[in-house]
Amino acid sequence: MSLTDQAWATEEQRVQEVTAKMSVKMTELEEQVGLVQSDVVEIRKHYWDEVTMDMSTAEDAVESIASMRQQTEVLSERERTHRQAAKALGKLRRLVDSPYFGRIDFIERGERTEEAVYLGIASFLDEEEGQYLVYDWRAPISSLYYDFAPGEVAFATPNGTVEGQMVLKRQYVIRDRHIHFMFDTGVTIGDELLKQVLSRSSDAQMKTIVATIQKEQNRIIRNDSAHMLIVQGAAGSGKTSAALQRVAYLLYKHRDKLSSDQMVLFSPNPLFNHYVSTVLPELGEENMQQTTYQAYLEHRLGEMFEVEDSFAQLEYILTSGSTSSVSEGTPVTEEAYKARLSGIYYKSSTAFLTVIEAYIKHMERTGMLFNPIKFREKEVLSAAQLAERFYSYDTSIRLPNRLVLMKEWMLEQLERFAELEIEEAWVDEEIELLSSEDYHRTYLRLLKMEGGLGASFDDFDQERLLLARLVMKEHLKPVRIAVKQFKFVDLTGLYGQLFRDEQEAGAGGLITEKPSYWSEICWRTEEQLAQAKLPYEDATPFLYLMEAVCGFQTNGAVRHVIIDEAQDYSPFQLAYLKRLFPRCRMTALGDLGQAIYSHASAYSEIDPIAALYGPEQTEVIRLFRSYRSTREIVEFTRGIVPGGDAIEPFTRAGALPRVVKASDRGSLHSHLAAEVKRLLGEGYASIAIITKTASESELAHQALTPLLEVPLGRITKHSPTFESGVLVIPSYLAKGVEFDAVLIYDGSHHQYGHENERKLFYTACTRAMHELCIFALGDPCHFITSQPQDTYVLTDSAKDAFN
Ligand SMILES: Nc1ncnc2c1ncn2[C@@H]1O[C@H](COP(=O)(O)OP(=O)(O)OP(=O)(O)O)[C@@H](O)[C@H]1O
Repeated sequence: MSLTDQAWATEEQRVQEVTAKMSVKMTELEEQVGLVQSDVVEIRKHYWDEVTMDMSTAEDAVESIASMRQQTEVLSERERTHRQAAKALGKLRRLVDSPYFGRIDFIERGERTEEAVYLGIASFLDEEEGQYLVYDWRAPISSLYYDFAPGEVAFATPNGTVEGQMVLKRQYVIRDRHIHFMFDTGVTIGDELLKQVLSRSSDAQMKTIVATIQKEQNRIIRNDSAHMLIVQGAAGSGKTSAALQRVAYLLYKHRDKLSSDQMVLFSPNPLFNHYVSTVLPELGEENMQQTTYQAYLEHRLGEMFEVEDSFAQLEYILTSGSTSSVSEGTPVTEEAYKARLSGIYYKSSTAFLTVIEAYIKHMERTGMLFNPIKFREKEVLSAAQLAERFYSYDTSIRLPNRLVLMKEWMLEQLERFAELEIEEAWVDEEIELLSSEDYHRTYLRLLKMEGGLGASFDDFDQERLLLARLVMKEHLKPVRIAVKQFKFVDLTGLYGQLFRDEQEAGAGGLITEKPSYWSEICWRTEEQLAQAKLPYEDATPFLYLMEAVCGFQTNGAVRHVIIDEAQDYSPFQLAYLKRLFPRCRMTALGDLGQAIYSHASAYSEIDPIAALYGPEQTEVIRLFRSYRSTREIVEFTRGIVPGGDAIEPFTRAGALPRVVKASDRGSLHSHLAAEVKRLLGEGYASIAIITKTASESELAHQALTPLLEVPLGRITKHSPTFESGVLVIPSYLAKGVEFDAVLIYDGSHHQYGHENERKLFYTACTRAMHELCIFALGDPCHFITSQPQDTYVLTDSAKDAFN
C-alpha cells in the first residue's frame, strides 16, 4: 500500500517531535543522575558526621542506632533514585534513534474516536500531556499489532477482553531519528519488512525480533497459562527468538514478582550462550541465568569423577562407528561400538529410570552399600556396622532421612572413638609438634572453649587432655566433614551394583528386560567406574540415584526454565530437571529433525517431553514456517528429514544449493578455498565450513589455512564465543547458530552413510541463511541424492570446470 507524501511528512514530523521530547527528558535525567550520584558520594563521605554515636547509656545507644538507621535510609533512598534515573536514561538512549516500529489505530467498541498506538521496545510517556507517545511492545494493547490485520479485533487485559476496530496498521523502519521505510499493511506483519530483516547479513550475536514477530510466535511469547509449554518447530522457525522475547515479555508482565535471576536458560553449548546473550539487554532487560546441562553435571559430579561431556560421546559415536578415513576415534571393535550404543539407549530410557526407582525401593529393605569409616588405618566403623545400623531404622523412614539419623549416630561414635584415641602415642607426638604460636593459640582457644579454666596450665594432666582433644579435633575434622556430606554411602558401588550379576548382589535382578549386549554393557560400566570415569550416558542416572539416596537438591528460587534443543535431552535428563526445579514453569524448544544424540534420535514424537507434566499442564505449539534460510535452501533441506514436507519456506529467494563432487582431497580443498573467496567477494560476513566431527575440523583447518587469504578460525567445544569471518566448526557445535553461507566440508556417502547421521546432516545444512554449498569427496550421500534433482545443482569437479 503506498503512502501519500502528506502522510509521510506528518509521520516524519511526529518522529522529530517525539525524539525531541525524548532528548529533553534525557538531558533532565542526565542532570538528575549526575546530581544524585554526587549526593550519594557526599552522603557516603560524610556518613559518620551526620550520625551521633554515644553509647554511654542505654538511651544514648538507642538514639545512636536510630540516627544511624536514618542516615542509612537517606543513603538507600538516594541510591534507589539513582538506579531508577539511570535505568530510565538507559531506556531512552536505546529508544531515541529508533523510537518505534509500528502503529495501530484502534477504536474501542462504544467509543467514537480512534487512538493511535505507536509501538517501540519500551514505552515513553509525555508527562505534561499525560499521554503515551510510545507503547511498550509487551503492553496488552500491543498484541493487536501482532495478532490481527485491520478489522474487528480484541485483546486481553487484566480486567477482561477489550473489543473494537483496528482501522490502520502501519510499519516503520526508523534509523537515526528518520523514517527510512514506512508502509501500511493489510496482513498481520507485512512480509516486506520481514524480507528486509532476513536478507541482512548474519551476526555473531542474535538480534531481537520485536518489530516482526509473527502471529504464531506471539502465541508462544504471550502464553502465560501453560505449566509446560512445548514449542516444536522446524529449523529456523524462530523457536529461540520467540523464547527470548517470551522471557522479556514475562519479565515485563510479572515485573513485581519475577526477576531475571529467577529464570534459567539451558543452552546446547557455551557458544550458543554467548550468541544469545545480547538479546535481552537489547530489549532493556537483564540477562537471565544461562547454563548448559553439562556445566551442571560437572558442578555436581566433577569432584567424584572425570565426567565425559556430551560432545565427547557424540564424537565417539560419529568417529568410531563410521568408515571415515579421517576418523581419529579410539580403535574399537564393532561389538564394543554396538554395546556402547545399546548402553546409551538403555541408560537414557524411561525403562532405566523405572529400574532405578525400583532399586531405590529395594534399598529400603536391603542392598545399601557403605564405605567404612577409617582413621589412621583403623576402622572406626565397618561397612557391615553401618549397614546394620541403617537397616535397624524403621523401613517407613525414607532413605535420605535415615542417612540423617545415621549421620548423628556416626558423629557420636566418632566422639567416643576420639576419647579413646587421645591416649595414643601419636597424639603426644602431635602435641610436641605444636609451635609456640599454635600452643598459645590453642591455649587461648582452650580458655574460651572451656569457659576460662584459669590463666595457666598448672595441672599437667588437664593440659595434656585439653591439647590432645584439640589435636584430635583437628585430625578428625575431615572425617567429620565426610560424614556430614554422606560420603560414607558407597554411591559408586550402588550404581555399579545395578550392572552386576543378579546372584551376586540382587540389584541386577531388577533389570528384567535387558538390552542387547547386556554383559558387555555391565563390565564396561564397572570398568569405567573403577577408573573414576563417568561416561555421559551414566552421568544423569548416577546423579538421580545419588540424589534419591542422599536427598534431592532442589532449586526453589527458579520460577522459569527454558530448555533449548529439548529434543537432545533424554527422558531421564528431563525427569531430573523437573525434580531439580520443583516450583518452576518450563518452556521446552525442540526440533525432532535435529535430534542428533544417539539417545534421542529414536524419538519420533515429543512424547517424552509432553509426558513430563502430563496433558493437563502441557501446551504444544508447532511452528512450520522457516525464516532463517532462503526458500531454495528450505526446499532442499526439508526433504532430508521425516515429515519435512510440512515445513514452509518464507518467501525469500536465493541461489539453489550446490553440491560439488571432488575426486581427491587436494581438489576438494582447492574448490572449497575458491568458494570461500567467491563468497567473501559477494560480501558475506560469516562463512562456516561445517565438518562432521571435531577431528575432521582439525584436518580441514590445517589443510585450508594456507589456501585462504583471510584468517580461518576454528571452533572447538572449548570456544566460548565466535566472531564473524570464515571459520571451521564441527556440526554438533553449530547447533542453534547461523551463518550467511555454509559450506559442508564433506557431504559424501563415505562421511554421512549411516541413517543415524541424517539429522546431523540436516542440522548442519540448515545453519545457512543465504547460501549452501555441499562438497563431497566422492559420491554425495544418500541424503542429498534422494532429494528432487531440481532442488540443487550438482557439479562434478572432475568433469566440469568449477564456476
Ligand atoms: N519474526 C521474525 N522476525 C525476524 N526474524 C526472525 C523472526 N523469526 C525468526 N527470525 C530469524 O530467523 C532466524 C532463526 O531463528 P531462531 O534461531 O530463533 O530459530 P530456531 O527455530 O531456534 O532455529 P534452530 O532450531 O534451527 O536453531 C534468526 O535469524 C531469527 O532472527
